[in-house]
Amino acid sequence: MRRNIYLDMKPPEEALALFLQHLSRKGFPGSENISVLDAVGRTTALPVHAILSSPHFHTAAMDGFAVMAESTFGAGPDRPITLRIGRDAWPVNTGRPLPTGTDAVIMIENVNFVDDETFEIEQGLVPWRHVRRVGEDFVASEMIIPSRHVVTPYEAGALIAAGVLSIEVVRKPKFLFIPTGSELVSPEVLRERPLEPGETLEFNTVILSGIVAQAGGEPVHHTIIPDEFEDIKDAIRKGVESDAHVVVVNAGSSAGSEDYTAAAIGELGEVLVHGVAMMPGKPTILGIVGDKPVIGNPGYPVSAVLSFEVFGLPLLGEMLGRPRQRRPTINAMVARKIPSKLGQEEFLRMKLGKVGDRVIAAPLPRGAGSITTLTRADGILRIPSSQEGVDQSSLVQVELLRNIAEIEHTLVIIGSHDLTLDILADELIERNVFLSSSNVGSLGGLLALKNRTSHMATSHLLDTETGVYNWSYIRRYIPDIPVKVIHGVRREQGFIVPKGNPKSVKDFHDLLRGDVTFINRQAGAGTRVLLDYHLQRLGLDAAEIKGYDTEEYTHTSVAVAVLSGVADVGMGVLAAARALDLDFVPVAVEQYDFVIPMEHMEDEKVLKLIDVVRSDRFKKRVNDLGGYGVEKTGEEIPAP
Ligand SMILES: Nc1nc2c(c(=O)[nH]1)N[C@H]1C(S)=C(S)[C@@H](COP(=O)(O)OP(=O)(O)OC[C@H]3O[C@@H](n4cnc5c(N)ncnc54)[C@H](O)[C@@H]3O)O[C@H]1N2
Ligand code: MOO
Repeated sequence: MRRNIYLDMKPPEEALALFLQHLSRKGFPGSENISVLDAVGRTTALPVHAILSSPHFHTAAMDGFAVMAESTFGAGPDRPITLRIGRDAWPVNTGRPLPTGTDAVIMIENVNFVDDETFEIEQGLVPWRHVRRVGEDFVASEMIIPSRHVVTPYEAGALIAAGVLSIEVVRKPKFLFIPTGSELVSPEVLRERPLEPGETLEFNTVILSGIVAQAGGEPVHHTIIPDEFEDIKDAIRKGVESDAHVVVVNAGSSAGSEDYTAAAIGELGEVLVHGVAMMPGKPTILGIVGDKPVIGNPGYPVSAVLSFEVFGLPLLGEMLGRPRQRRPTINAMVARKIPSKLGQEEFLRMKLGKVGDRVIAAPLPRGAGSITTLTRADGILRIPSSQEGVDQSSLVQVELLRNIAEIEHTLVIIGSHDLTLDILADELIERNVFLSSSNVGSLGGLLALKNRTSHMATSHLLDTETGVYNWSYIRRYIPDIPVKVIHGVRREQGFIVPKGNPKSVKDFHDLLRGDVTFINRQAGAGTRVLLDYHLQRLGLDAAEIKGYDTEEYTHTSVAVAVLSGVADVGMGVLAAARALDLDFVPVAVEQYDFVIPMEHMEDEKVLKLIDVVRSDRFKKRVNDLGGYGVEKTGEEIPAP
């Protein structure tokens, strides 16, 4: 009955403008008086003026002797002037008041003692030399910080220096977060028992609360509300009646049979917007109940975050009276073509890295349910709704989520995926290098070298005629790029099967059985080459394998497909099987290497990587994963 179908998708900017227009100042937070000691990060409600001048007395700026400048006039190297302590000069230390009647300080280094009571100087002083005069920094009544300004640690210090002990700030806007969803359970449950199938840990609230706290608001958590219309409506009503300034209902925003948020807001007040032309974040709801704004966030974590950043943060800024915050941007070149839907602004999470003198941006997966697309992202690329994507190598502006220095210290690996890359990343951090790895398969890695979008490729491409890894592909696909090949690891490839191997898959022949569904790797993946090699060697026809055309991009996603029952078997490394507690039938040992263009061989980040790969600690950690051989790890493999 209450199922909502939203058709009217407004552009995000228009939706936000409409929302802000409808806000009532009556629902805004007032101000409060707080100690300057607690003021960092708070927003001033009024301008703050100095009560004292600084300094508030004439102060010696150097250690030495206070004098009347006049008494030093005319001194020179061949015309020294003699001064007597206690009559013409008085000892002072930096920060101490100048004795009455003096107006300059001679630095102790510049006096030549004649005896205990007299000294000579060879240089005259102008009045106020080495003196910090009253009010030099600021004078009483001067404005130290304006209103609507976020107090920095520097300013808190300046305020104290100005004799200001407390200031009037805007009260923190209180955001009440109401998580809804019958499938959700509080993380605390994990302390008591394991999760049941169908239960989802509630974690959007912790993210949104953190964002609000960082931006100067006060988050409040509501307990989880099941998908019951009356319960949700009741929680919103109570929230609006509470001292919260904003109510945020998380999830239930879309078109599902239990998505009640919009209807509940509509019955209590007015829904201004339901559906915005952005992705993720499309089903966002913006409404007003009484004097209070109510936001209905989409449930998917990434959608919830991006929607909140586009609508919740500007609202918070408006309540604090702050100008709109924008993230710094960086110009980058996109590593590959990115399609995007016309009519929707798309927010892509990007990996960034500096290769040579260009910043390269590669998109992370788009799934709005995968929170790691945000944790791994270095930046966000917004593709405007008027654009059908961006072409490979085009220049774009990326909003930064990390600082530029970190991005400049990022080593970019594009190629084949292996779990040892995680160990590599962990070891590199200690050497102040961040690792960005994109999994596009071995061949994709070589092509990235050709496009100069990475520092190195990871590859395990077997030449089925010679048994030699990588070199024949390097010669064929990147003949013009001189490279070195550094051996990574030997690893066991095998069949990843469910626990107990219910279909008893033992060898390649079993893949052709009618009761077996396979999950493949993408064309160009080394694992796929290995599979094809063995099929060909045994005279088996790939067309007879059910699922041969279903592709995944990493060992882990192959393992996930097996775990979830999508497939009975896939090919991958032992570590991927182990990670998900699946069984493994070894079928081959292969070689996984780093292909590094000569032009990057002197790059400090590359040298550090080689250093890690050759270290005993790295080899031990890899060995502990199981299924790997590290006898020749780190050795250079010359071209045959
Ligand atoms: N038929 C259609 N279905 C969907 C559409 C659509 O247009 N037509 N839109 C999709 C889009 S886009 C999004 S985004 C989601 C939004 O759905 P809801 O806001 O209704 O959210 P739920 O379905 O309740 O949850 C989605 C997903 O997120 C998980 N979730 C929810 N809250 C939390 C939380 N607090 N912490 C962690 N995870 C949470 C929830 O368990 C679901 O897995 O709708 C699509 N569907
Ligand atoms: O808006 Mo949904 O967020 O596109 O995934």
